[in-house]
Amino acid sequence: MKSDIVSQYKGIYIAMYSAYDEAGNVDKERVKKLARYYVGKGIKGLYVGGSSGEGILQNAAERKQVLEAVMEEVKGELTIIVHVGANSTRESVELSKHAEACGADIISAVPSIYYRLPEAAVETHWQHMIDSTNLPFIIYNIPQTTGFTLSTSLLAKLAKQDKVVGVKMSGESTFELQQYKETGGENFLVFNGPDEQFLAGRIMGADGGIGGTYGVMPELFVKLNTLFMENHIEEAQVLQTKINGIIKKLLGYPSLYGACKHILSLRGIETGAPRLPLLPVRPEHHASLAELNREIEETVAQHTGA
Ligand SMILES: CC(=O)N[C@@H]([C@@H](O)[C@H](O)[C@H](O)CO)[C@@H](O)CC(=O)C(=O)O
Repeated sequence: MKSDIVSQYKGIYIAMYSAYDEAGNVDKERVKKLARYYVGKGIKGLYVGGSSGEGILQNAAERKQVLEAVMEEVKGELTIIVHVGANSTRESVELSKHAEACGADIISAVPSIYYRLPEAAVETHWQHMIDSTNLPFIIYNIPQTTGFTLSTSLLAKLAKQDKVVGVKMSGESTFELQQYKETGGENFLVFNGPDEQFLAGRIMGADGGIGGTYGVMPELFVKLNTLFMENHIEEAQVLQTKINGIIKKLLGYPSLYGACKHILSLRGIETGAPRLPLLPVRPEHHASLAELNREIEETVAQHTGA
């Protein structure tokens, strides 16, 4: 399975937001509209139900609804990676099997959270998911939220299996990212997680990126990736700096997801508010978000001509 894994799956993946109706229930039609919005933007695929997708705030039935809507809308047009991690191994396995039944391309998971688990427990948790389907598996390392840092020794052990094809590295250390790439080897995918460090992550060996802020500016990350591949590093650095100015503003709202969802609504893509305890933006934020949306559109126009 691993022979051409990098060329098959490398690229830009939007960590997709979930879409709810006004009462806060998953709205499949809104999910479909959001997924459709991303087709044709040059991305490789979508990462569904991850941090940005609030999978961890949804029950299993809701997570299935979101994935089903995505698959009904864009199956075959975009590569779909599904975050199936839940606190219990049992539910994670249930979601893994559902992802396979839906025709998703890859499954991925964080460790179980809340309990401070030893490495052997996290390994067992992931292994049950890996064994439950024939799909490739991507380890999701996000130590700042889970409290668990993937060690290179555990990675080396897991990566011996054909089905374990990569790591989504959302930790901030590009040194660790490089170590994961070296440990996994040539035919092992490493995705950059921190959007602010996309270019740095690529330089240190990442094969692409998976990010939440891509959802409001996919064109800029696709362009940044192209600039890197074509070795236009100075121009790439200029663009990353502009992107970071935008991200810094997005991070200044009550929640990042609330801000991004509001920006999408300004483009006619309604996704509802983020789910509590993630806070929505308030009416007093609307004017500055409209201004930020204009800034994104101008940056896209400047750098892509679109
Ligand atoms: C810690 C965190 O949430 N990191 C995000 C970034 O996209 C992040 O939102 C961005 O870099 C802004 O800080 C992603 O790595 C997470 C992600 O891809 C996901 O939604 O699963």
